[in-house]
Amino acid sequence: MEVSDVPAVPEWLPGHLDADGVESLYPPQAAAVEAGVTEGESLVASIPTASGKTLIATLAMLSAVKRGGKALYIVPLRALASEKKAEFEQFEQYGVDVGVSTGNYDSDGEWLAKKDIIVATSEKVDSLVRNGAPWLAQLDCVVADEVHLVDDPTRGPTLEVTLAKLRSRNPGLQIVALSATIGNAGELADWLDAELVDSSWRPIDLRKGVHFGQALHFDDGTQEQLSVQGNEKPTAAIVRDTLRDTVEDGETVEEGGSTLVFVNSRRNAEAAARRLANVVSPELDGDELAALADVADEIRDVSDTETSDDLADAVEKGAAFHHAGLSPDHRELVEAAFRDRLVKCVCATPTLAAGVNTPSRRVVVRDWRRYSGDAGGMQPLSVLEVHQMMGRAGRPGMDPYGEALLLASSHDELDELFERYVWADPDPVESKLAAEPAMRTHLLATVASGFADSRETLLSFLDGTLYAAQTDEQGRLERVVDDMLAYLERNDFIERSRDGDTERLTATNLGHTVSRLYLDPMSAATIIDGIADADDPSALGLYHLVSRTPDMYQLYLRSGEREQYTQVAYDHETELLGTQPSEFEESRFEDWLAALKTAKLLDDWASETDEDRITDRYGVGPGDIRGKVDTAEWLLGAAESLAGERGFGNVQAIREAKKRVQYGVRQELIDLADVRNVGRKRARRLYEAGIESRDQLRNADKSVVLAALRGRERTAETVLEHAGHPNPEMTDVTPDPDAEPVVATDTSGSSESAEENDQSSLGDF
Ligand SMILES: Nc1ncnc2c1ncn2[C@@H]1O[C@H](COP(=O)(O)OP(=O)(O)OP(=O)(O)O)[C@@H](O)[C@H]1O
Repeated sequence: MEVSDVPAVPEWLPGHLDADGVESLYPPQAAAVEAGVTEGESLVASIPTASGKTLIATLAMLSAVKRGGKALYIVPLRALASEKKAEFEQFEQYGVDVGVSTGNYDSDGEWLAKKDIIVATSEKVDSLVRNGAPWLAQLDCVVADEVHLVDDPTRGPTLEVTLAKLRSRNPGLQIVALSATIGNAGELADWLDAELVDSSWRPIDLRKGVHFGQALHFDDGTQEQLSVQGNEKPTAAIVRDTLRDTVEDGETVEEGGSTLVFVNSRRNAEAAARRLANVVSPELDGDELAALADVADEIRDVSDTETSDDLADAVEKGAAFHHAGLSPDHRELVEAAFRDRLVKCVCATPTLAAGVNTPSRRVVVRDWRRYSGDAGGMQPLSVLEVHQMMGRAGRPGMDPYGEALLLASSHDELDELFERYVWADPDPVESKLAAEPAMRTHLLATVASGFADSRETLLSFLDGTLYAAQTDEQGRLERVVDDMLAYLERNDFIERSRDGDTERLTATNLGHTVSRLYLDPMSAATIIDGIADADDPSALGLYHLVSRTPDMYQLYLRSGEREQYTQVAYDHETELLGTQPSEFEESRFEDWLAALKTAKLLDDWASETDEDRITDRYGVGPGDIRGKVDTAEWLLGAAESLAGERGFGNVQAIREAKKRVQYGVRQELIDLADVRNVGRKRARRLYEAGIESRDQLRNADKSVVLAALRGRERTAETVLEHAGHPNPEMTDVTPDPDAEPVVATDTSGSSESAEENDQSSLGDF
């Protein structure tokens, strides 16, 4: 189908797409148009990675905008929100206004009411629903990207409930759900009353196979010898082979073929990148090495940590690692250098497979098992995950086809990998809504935001979820709902009253606050229990308390650390809040100590300890510190609201602990660091120059400020202006690119499930 034949889209769109190299639609895109996606029909598109799902969404959203409507694009990762916004901003020249919603969970994002297309994570949309954002009622089209993630135990229920709420509020709403190839796309389409496009078409062929011995065994029955023979490890041999020019059907494949290697832990990603850098570097020419040296310099500039240096060292030689412990700037630099074909090999944890656009000539899935504490030991990855990784192979327009390989070390394993992954049908996705943490959170939110006011209306709301569509066992849902309602009532989040024959459910003030703050009710109960009798809590005590909640992803204790943190617990016994589990309750005590380790990390950060010392001490990456800090800031802000709500006298102490973690400063610097554009390092310099508070800054001599800020004229003016200085001689207040970042409180970008293993493919959501 030609782009100009697509009905109901803006007149300017065919010309725009044509100029962008899109003349005709890919077959699944054409099928989506035929199914009515540009005419308001709901659609589930279950198609492989990189086969043009975004254009399907774009066609739907722009046709809604043409009809005078408003569209919402729900992304699974915060990093993707900015990527998608940047992508849709190309339409602003035609008057389409695009906004991205991140930031605080307790606002209704009023300014978004004016936007035509809004991009947000599912957590953010859920919080907007809870905060009663009025503009949600004006939505015409909602796109759910990576909808197969409803299957994810931690985040899936939020996406599922959010879609159900948006649909229940706005019955005519068009839902466009984009999914990887899954086993039960029809079931999703039934749930959403949507048309279905279920296709395995790809713009570039994908050969899947297994490496064994010196040969690649492919799914079409063929075998290929690697050009490099010898004693090299399989991954090294494949990377070297990919780098060499090859001739396919008489046509030379573009030089510098790239390889994406998926491994199961951060440490493995770093170690593999180090080793493979030595394979790649001899193949590079002078220009490439010079360009890579520039990228390495940029990486070193991002932060002063060992991770930053290690990454730069690998990048200098043409390889890189990529995992959720990297800071967003590191990740962007690696992804860009890989797309520009400067970096030839990236060793990644599965986070990179989740939607980031990094095609590569070959993909190697080196590890197909991953450590899982819960399930006990090494567990195989799901078919969906492995297929998502494999789908990254093949750069359209550059390679004749992509190749994706697993590695076998024996004949038996060769057969097993073919059975388990290469030939395997995609998995079906299953709702995880019946899990307790999800239920208690979403039930409270559903009652608090007025979607249901009785047990019956709650059950009937839940009837619109995928869980209800998938389960035959109505009794189980009712049981979980009853248990959770009892929990919510016991903790004073909801109350029951009689209205004639009907029992009414209402959220208490506390329940409303908890729902608006976007807290798991259990986190709120833990926090209230901890702060209720704490007249003057210490920062460490508060960091430990919030680290114990289910909303904080804790660090794990490593061997030997149990003794170490038991000692820390004794040393700080009087500061720790709430009830301490007995040392004989093995796993509860271990969790409690792990929370103490997390609290110590936060306390170090809030005592101005250098980032690289923290990464060293706790075995984490700079991205983890940022993640923990963001989450702690959010939870302490919530604790502050809860203390206010309950009339406790410790609001000020909580606020100070929050500010200290927010800026990473000692008590005495809070006031200064709080001035916009100051932050951690500058506050320290100002303090050392004798300016100790915002007041003093307001009246300070500009020359002293300038000297403390190392002569940075523009920064000084901005800082003075924000401190309320009567005469800052403002000339330009554009934010200083050198400024330390202000921590945002949208934690959807911050959660990290494991220290050593990126346990879910989400990593950074
Ligand atoms: N009809 C088309 N003609 C030419 N190029 C296209 C067409 N549709 C999409 N593309 C290009 O194909 C590439 C992959 O598309 P896109 O990123 O939309 O895939 P996707 O299915 O969303 O991938 P993912 O699985 O990563 O979400 C993009 O560079 C896009 O510009």
